[in-house]
Amino acid sequence: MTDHLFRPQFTPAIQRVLERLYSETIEQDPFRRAEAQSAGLNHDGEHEFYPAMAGARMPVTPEFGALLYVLARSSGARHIVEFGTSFGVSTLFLAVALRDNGGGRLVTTEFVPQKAASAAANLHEAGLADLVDIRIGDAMTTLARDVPQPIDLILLDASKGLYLDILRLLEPGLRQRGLVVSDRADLDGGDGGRAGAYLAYLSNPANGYRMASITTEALGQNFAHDIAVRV
Ligand SMILES: C[S@@+](CC[C@H](N)C(=O)[O-])C[C@H]1O[C@@H](n2cnc3c(N)ncnc32)[C@H](O)[C@@H]1O
Repeated sequence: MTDHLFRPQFTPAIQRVLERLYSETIEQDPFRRAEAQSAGLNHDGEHEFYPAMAGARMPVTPEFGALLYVLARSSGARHIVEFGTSFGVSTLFLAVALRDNGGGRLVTTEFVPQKAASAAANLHEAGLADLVDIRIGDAMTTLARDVPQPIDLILLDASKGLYLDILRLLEPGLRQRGLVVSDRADLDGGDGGRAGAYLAYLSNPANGYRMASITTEALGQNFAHDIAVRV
């Protein structure tokens, strides 16, 4: 079912978990989105959107996931921090990169406990659980302590309105030539334009980053991604 979306490049166990999660996304997310929309919640920029989508997979696109793997491999990442675990698809792509880099630590965070538990089970099934520390709670609290340093790669894939705050929280530990990667920062609908402020911050050379913006496509939708390197 997901052959057209995802080119196999990992071990059979990892491949199996990714394929299952993408298949479940195709089957289940449209219903979750319809439920959220009927409650007046339309996209990730809106307050209360994520609680309404508590059962939804919401993974990174397969192409962006593969890119995350390549970015983490090519930067030799050993320490990764992720905002937004959900069921753990991006976490899987990043954890396998750590494994292939010779080991490391990935701290990720999720405020829906059932999602965090599912992500933990998925990582266990893929044989990657030993590399990942899943913290349950709001990212501004869970990522405020004991993150592995120096940070090689930060992935922001959750509430758009917090992207700049989370970046500023983690920035002191981010190494030179470390990467800041984010998903869908273009969606800043109900959050007062804070994701816009995040993009403006990264694109101002005075703040010490150089950025590339790309789009991937899945299931007929476009997804924006921004990738910045600290210089
Ligand atoms: C788009 S999904 C993440 C998808 C995941 N990266 C993947 O590829 O499977 C965003 C997740 O972040 C969680 N989240 C949103 N805001 C959060 C916050 N402030 N603290 C912790 N988790 C949050 C949501 O519950 C949701 O599961």
